[in-house]
Amino acid sequence: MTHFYQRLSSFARQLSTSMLLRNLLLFVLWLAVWMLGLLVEYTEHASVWFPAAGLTFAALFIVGVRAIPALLSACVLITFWAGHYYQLQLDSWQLLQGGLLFGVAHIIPYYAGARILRQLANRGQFNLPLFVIGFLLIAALSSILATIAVIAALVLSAMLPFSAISSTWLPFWIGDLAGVVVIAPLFASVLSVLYPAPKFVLENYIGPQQRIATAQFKYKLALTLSLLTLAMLLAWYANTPESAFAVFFLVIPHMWIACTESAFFNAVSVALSSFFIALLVNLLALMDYVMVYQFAINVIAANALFALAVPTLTAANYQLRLIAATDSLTQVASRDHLQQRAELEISRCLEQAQPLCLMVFDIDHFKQINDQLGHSVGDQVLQQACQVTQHLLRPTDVIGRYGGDEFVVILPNTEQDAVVAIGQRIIERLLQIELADQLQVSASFGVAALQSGDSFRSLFERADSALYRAKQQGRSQVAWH
Ligand SMILES: Nc1nc2c(ncn2[C@@H]2O[C@H](COP(=O)(O)OP(=O)(O)OP(=O)(O)O)[C@@H](O)[C@H]2O)c(=O)[nH]1
Repeated sequence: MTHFYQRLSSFARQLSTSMLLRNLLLFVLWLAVWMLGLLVEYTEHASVWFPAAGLTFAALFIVGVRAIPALLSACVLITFWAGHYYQLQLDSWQLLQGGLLFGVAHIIPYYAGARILRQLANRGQFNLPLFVIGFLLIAALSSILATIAVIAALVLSAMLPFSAISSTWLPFWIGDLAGVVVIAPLFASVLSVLYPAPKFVLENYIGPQQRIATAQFKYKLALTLSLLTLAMLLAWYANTPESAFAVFFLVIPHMWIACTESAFFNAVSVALSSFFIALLVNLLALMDYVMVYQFAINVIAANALFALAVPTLTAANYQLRLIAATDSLTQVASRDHLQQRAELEISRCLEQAQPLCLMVFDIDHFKQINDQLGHSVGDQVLQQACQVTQHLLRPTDVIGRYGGDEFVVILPNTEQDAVVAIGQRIIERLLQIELADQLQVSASFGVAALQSGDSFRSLFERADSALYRAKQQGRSQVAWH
C-alpha cells in the first residue's frame, strides 16, 4: 500500500504541472464513479448509494470552483448516455439542456456545502470533532438540496415523470447522502495528493502520513466483509424484513477499525463495505429491504467518521480534567482536587488503621517579598517552594495549594515525627534560596496526625491551629497538634 502511494504521489507530481490533465482525470474519474453507482441501481434514477455525489463534494471541497468545468462536462455527457440507456424520447438539444440543468442542480448545492465546510476548516484552530459533525450536517443538508434541485431538473427536462417525485425523493436523498458520507472523505484524501496545498491542515488527518495501514488491517477488513456477507446472506435466507437489520451490527467492526487504523484506511474500509452492501443488495435481490441497507450505509459511515473524533475528544476531556485538578502557577494539586484526594486517603487510612498526617505551611512575610521584589518574584518563590517540597515527598503524598501562599500536604502511612522532620528539611532548603535585598524565604508549618472520627475539615483545623502557633512563636519552624 505504501509503495502504491509512493507511485501515486510521483504520478500526482507529474500531473500537478498540467491543470488540463488534472481536470481530464477528474472528468474520467467522475464518469467511472457514476457508473459504479449504476452498477448497484435498483430502480431508475435511484441506486442504493450515489458515489458520484461524494466525488462532486470532495472535488469542490479540495479543488473549489476550478473543478466545475470537469464536473459540469461529466454531468452533460452522462445525461446523453442516460438518454440512450433509458431510451428517452429526447433529441440532442433537449439532452444538452437537460444535462446542463442537471449539472447546475447537482453542483450548486454541493458547492455551497463544500464552501461552508472549507470555511469551518479554516476557522482558527482546526477542531476535528466539530469538523466531523459539521461535515455530517452539511452532507445531509446539501444532499437534500441537491435531491430537490436535481429532481426538479429531471422533471423539467422530461427525464422523470412528475408522478414519480413522491416515490423517488427519499431513496434519491438517502442514496446521495450515502455517496457523500462514504465517498467524500476517501476522495478528499486522494484529491489532496493530486491538488496539493489546500489552505487548511487536512493533511494532518487524512494526509500521506495517515496512509499507513497496520499489518492487521487486511485481516480486520476481511473479517468485516465476511461478517457483512454473512449478515446479508442471513437476510436473503430468512427473507423477513427484521433479518435485514442484522447489517447494523457492522457498526462494531467499523468502530474497531476507526479506533485502531488511520483515518485514510477508515475511509477505505467504509467505502468497501458500502460498495459490498450495495452490490449484495443487487446480487441477492434484496430490493424489498433496500431502505434498511441505505440507512445502514449512512449509519456505519457516520459512526466510523465520528469515531475519528473520539481520540481528540478523549484527549480534550483529559486535558480539561488535568486543568481542573492542577494549580496553574505552581502545578501542584488545586484546592478541590487536594480535598478530594485527602478525603479518599483519610477514609482509606481510617479503615485500614494506618497513620496519616496533614501538614499545612505558609510562606513567612510573603507580602514583604511581593512588595519589595515584585509579584513575579513572589510567584517564583511560590513555585520554588513547591518544587523543594515535592522533592522531599514520596509519590504517594499529595501537595496542593490551599490559597495564596498557603499549601497543604497529605502524607498517608506516615507518623507525625517523620512529617515534622520533613517540615524542618523543607525549611532548611527554603533558606538556601537566594533573593535580592537580603530577603530570605522561610515558611511556618503546622502538622496534625489522623485520629479516629476525623474528617478533612477537623484534621485541617488542627494543623492550621498548629501553623498559627508556629507563626506566633517566631515563624520558620514546625509546630504540631
Ligand atoms: N506573587 C503572588 N502573591 C500572592 C499570590 N497569592 C497571594 N499573594 C499574596 O500573598 C500575600 C499573603 O500574605 P499573608 O499570608 O496574609 O501574610 P504574609 O506577608 O505572608 O505574613 P505571614 O503569613 O504572617 O508570615 C498577600 O500579599 C497576597 O497578595 C500569588 O499567586 N502570587
